Amino acid sequence: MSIRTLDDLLAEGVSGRRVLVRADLNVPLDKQTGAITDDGRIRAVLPTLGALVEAGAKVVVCSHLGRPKGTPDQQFSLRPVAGRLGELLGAPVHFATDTVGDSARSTVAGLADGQVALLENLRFNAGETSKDDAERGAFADQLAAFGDAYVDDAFGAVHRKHASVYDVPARLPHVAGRLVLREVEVLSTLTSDPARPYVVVLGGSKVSDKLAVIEALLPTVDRLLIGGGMCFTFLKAQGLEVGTSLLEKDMVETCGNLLERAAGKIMLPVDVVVADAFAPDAAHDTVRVDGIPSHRLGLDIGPETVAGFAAALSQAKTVFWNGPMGVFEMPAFAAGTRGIAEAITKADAFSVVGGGDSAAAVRALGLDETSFGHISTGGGASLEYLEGKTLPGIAALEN
Ligand SMILES: Nc1ncnc2c1ncn2[C@@H]1O[C@H](COP(=O)(O)OP(=O)(O)O)[C@@H](O)[C@H]1O
Ligand SMILES: O=C(OP(=O)(O)O)[C@H](O)COP(=O)(O)O
Repeated sequence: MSIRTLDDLLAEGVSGRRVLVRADLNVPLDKQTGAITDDGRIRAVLPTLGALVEAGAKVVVCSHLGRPKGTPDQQFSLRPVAGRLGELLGAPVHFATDTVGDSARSTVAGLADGQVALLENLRFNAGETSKDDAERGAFADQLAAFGDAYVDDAFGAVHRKHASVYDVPARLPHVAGRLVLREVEVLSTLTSDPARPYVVVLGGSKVSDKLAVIEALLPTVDRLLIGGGMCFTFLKAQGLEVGTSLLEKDMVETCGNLLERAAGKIMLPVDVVVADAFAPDAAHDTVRVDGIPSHRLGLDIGPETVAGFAAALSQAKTVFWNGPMGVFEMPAFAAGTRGIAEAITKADAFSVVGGGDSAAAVRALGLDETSFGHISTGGGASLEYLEGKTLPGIAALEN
């Protein structure tokens, strides 16, 4: 693999050059206030941005936030991120109120050496995520016009074949940023020869994305512990009633097949916390998984499940964890995630936590980040990397 790096670009000299940086600034926002609840992903790109600023580049940062549908939707605006990024860099960040329109053009044109601009959410434009090569390419042309060189530091998005990740590097001299390099370096140790037992813990809410990777991971792992919103499709496949819990109906059969083939490796919850509604103050109880009432939904794994998962984790020598075990943002449903996180830190294992929300959970629960081997900024991206898939963003850097 031959990927040019930020250091190669810096060695060429970037003073006065416009450098387009694809970052993953998809940070969690408070649903009520819109405030950033965890700035880990912003901090993670500071080494790359700081080096470019120091070298006198005109730095043009672009990112997605959330999943808007190809048109502007202010709840997904990157404006608050520009403010926080400016605070962390110690210099104002010039915010463009569109991505490739008049505001972006004038903001980029007005940058002085060593200044930073942030473009509005890439996904306000249908071209960013389009499956049509020409539509994506046309958007990539507009983005590429803002840079003389391109840096990919969006590890959390390298698994997406999106214009800013896949098509822009084909149009500009391109390098990998510091974050992308570090993530690949650590994750490659898990694919080469992980110390065993190798235990993978999966949860979270992006069920359909993650179910697809389980199949590929199964042959390489010794144990797969499944909680979070993910577990209900498996419980359903076992013929259990899951009430109004998160359920991927189309995948029930697939989950059933996975359970048949890998019953010995997969551990599912034995008890869950069910609530009347998806709300912090909803009435809730712990029930056995064969006793989920039809009108209630599971929002966390129960204490007996935590104990069982913790026992499996105590044996592990390598752990990869992606996806919270419950809706940890609400204190009533945070115990499962906390219990599993603590069990991972207690294990005598090399542990990697992957995913924006999983990393945010570690910080929100006040756990010591340094007691994990590595906290990755990408959930889906790290899973697909571990799966051995060619990641579009990495492939684009190799070309
Ligand atoms: N049982 C559940 N039902 C609904 N949502 C859940 C459940 N368990 C966890 N979640 C939610 O999953 C989200 C994180 O999912 P995901 O994006 O897949 O993780 P990551 O970003 O770490 O890859 C969190 O916001 C959490 O509230
Ligand atoms: O949050 C992200 O991924 P993750 O939840 O798998 O860590 C990335 O920003 C990618 O976002 P996407 O899954 O909407 O493409």
